[in-house]
Amino acid sequence: MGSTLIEKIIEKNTGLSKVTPGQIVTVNVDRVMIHDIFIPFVADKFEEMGFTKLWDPDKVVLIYDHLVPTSAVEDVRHFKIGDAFADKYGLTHVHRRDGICHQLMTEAGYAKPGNIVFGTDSHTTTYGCVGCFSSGIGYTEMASILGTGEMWIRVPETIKVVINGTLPSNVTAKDVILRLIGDLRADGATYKALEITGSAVDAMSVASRMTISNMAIEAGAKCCLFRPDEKTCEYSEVNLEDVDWLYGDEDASYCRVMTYQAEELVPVCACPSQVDNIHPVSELVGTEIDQVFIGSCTNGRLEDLARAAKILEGKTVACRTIVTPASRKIYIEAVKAGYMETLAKAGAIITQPGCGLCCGRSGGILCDGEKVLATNNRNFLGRMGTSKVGIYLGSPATAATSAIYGKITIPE
Ligand SMILES: CC(C)[C@H](C(=O)O)[C@@H](O)C(=O)O
Ligand code: SF4
Repeated sequence: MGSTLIEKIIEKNTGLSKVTPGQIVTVNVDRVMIHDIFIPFVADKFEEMGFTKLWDPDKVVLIYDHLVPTSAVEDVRHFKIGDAFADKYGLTHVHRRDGICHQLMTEAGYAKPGNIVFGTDSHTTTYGCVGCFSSGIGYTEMASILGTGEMWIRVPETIKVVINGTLPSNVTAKDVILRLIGDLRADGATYKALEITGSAVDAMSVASRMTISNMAIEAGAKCCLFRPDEKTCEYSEVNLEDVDWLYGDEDASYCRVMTYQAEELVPVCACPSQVDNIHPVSELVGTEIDQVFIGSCTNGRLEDLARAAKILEGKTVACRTIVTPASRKIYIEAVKAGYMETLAKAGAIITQPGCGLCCGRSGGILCDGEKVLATNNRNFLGRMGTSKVGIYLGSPATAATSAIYGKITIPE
């Protein structure tokens, strides 16, 4: 019997000829990502475990993003500890103000097709967009990888998701993943690998696939993989011949297959306050909103800013609108393309790349009774201000169109 994508990656990594779901294996880790929130905990654990050197400093990436720029005095301590750890153990891959960790990991080429990567963040599933097995772990596990370069995992079962056809022009990857989470429910893919395929996926940019793999964790998935194609190779700067071992195996065995016809999908939102509370935008039309947020590791990429700028060109926003590019590189590209000027003229506030609003850490928080339409990945109670803020999650197209009216509106 053939192997699913995740099985292939684990087989190649371990040298085992066939692995099966449920089996416990030890893998060699290709790369790890630690961000500012967890570095103090990782650093403490690492020394508590008695390690005195990193297994491979070149494979460790430290990224400051959640606390950039700082908004509490205590945040600064995280940078000091991170800098001291980097100095002591010879870390060279340290990003102090370049953008959101998950954007940087593939953008800067740290996570490549076929790799196994772990990070101290739940949305580490993101790198599956390039066919990398990536998953979030806690700081104790991270400390142990830093010392050994190894990690145990239980081989996950795979759910195959097939999306064929052509998406309607106002339906984006964000609507696809929201719909999928609504169908799976928040725990429907717990510890399972998602494998996403089909002609609608082939037509998507790597950035769009990233939106999907990013949010897979909201259905509990261990990882979310896309088979690399020419677009992946161009993005990740690898040759197709070097990643074609990830192809084939029509006879692989899946625990579930879900099939969608792209033409039938519609713009949707996740309504307060659960990510699987999915409703078509058409049912929500007219809902008054106080704020729109376009950004995060889910939807702060160039294509998202381009979409928002196209919709807001020559318009004026009717509610507070905040736009955050996912990385410095995207920020610069968006400035060059004129998107930032268009968005600023429409009345949007542009912030520095980083997590910022997405986790309510720096700026853009709301008060009791207010509603926000946001492009990030979580609408949990209290995430963007008080626990009486209603967070609706939608695509950049839905967000930008709704900003014009100050009401939830079907995207253009
Ligand atoms: C702070 C971090 C642990 C958290 C995560 O793991 O997802 C954050 O990035 C988030 O999105 O809520
Ligand atoms: S942008 Fe949001 S979801 Fe992404 S890593 Fe930062 S806080 Fe987490």
